[in-house]
Amino acid sequence: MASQVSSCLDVQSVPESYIFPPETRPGKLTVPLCKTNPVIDLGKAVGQARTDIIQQISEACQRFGFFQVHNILFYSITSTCLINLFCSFENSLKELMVSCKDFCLHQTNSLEDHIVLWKQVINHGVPECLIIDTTKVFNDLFNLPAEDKVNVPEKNGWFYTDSMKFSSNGVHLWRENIKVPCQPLEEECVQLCPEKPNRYREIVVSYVKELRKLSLRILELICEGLGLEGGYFEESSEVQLLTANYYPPCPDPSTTLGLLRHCDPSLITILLEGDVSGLQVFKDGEWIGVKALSNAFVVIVGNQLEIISNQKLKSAEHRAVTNPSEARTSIATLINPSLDFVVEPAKLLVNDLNPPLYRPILYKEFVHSSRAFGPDTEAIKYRISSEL
Ligand SMILES: O=C(O)CCC(=O)C(=O)O
Ligand SMILES: [Fe+2]
Repeated sequence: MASQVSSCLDVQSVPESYIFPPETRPGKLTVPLCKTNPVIDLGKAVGQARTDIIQQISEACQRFGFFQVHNILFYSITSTCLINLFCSFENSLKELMVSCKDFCLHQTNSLEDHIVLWKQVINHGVPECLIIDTTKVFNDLFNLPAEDKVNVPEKNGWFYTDSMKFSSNGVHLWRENIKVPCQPLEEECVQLCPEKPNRYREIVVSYVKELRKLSLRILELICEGLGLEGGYFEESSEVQLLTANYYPPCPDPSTTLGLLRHCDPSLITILLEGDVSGLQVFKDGEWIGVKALSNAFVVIVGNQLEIISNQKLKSAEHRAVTNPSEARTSIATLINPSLDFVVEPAKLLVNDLNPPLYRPILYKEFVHSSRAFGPDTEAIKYRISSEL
């Protein structure tokens, strides 16, 4: 069952109002893909080896800004300020066996047992089935009839925007979007969940909790990597916002965009790219594609981390392109400061040689002036404000 909004994009040719001018449209359909470098083992980020891992992460973040983790392994990737976290254990069993051969050689249990063990002990912790369920729930939501998705900011804890409402200088984006402020999770947000699909509440709440744990873990590693005291990001990571995008297939991806070039307004963003590629990052003057891997996360350094790190880490410019054959769903978790948090370069990272590159700014001012949360920025601000 296709939604009404999707069916308005179910067309043989791209309507004029969706065609971007030549200077901003993607143009060529194939762009170079990021290439992986070996290997940082996240599983070793404990005990004495932790320092080593943190150093590898920092280095990759500064030089390339981009890592992947494949369940137990971090791979650094050439790109700017993204960290890719891959978690599909079963999907890459062969690769895993090679990577883990030392471990397996010295164990007596079957590989099956090791998988469970590694998953529980050193995996990033988001169960694969939860990733699959969450993607399905958002697909089902986007495929509901339009009347079930009506945006009523005063009433809903979620904010839906169809492709008709999105426009940039008069050109529409090829996507639908839902934004879900996730805190306080147990109160407002849960009460105001969409009623359909049936399992939305249960699944999204679990996903939000898992992503919180994962984000804090990654932030802690980044924090140590920057040389800041443990827990430094606690206050600047209070507000979690989930934003899910649905990009229907498009008859001419060369002229349309799912999402304009932008940097995220967050501290970090953890993006579930899904199985269909479409994310591109601007690096060294060209767009490069980030290949989608099943159950993989891409971690994007947001504007706030760039500020706090005094540009030691740089927020990556990225965009989403469409494709002619498959619908694509991506789910981003933005970890943000609370609205009253003053964002500024960490004192420890500023000295005579490294003067502050940014002036302090209240996060709510940043949000207001950049319209960080899109057309519903004001309503979302209200929903996440501490006055609730
Ligand atoms: O869909 C994508 O791959 C990108 C999504 C994104 O950049 C965002 O939601 O901020
Ligand atoms: Fe983004």
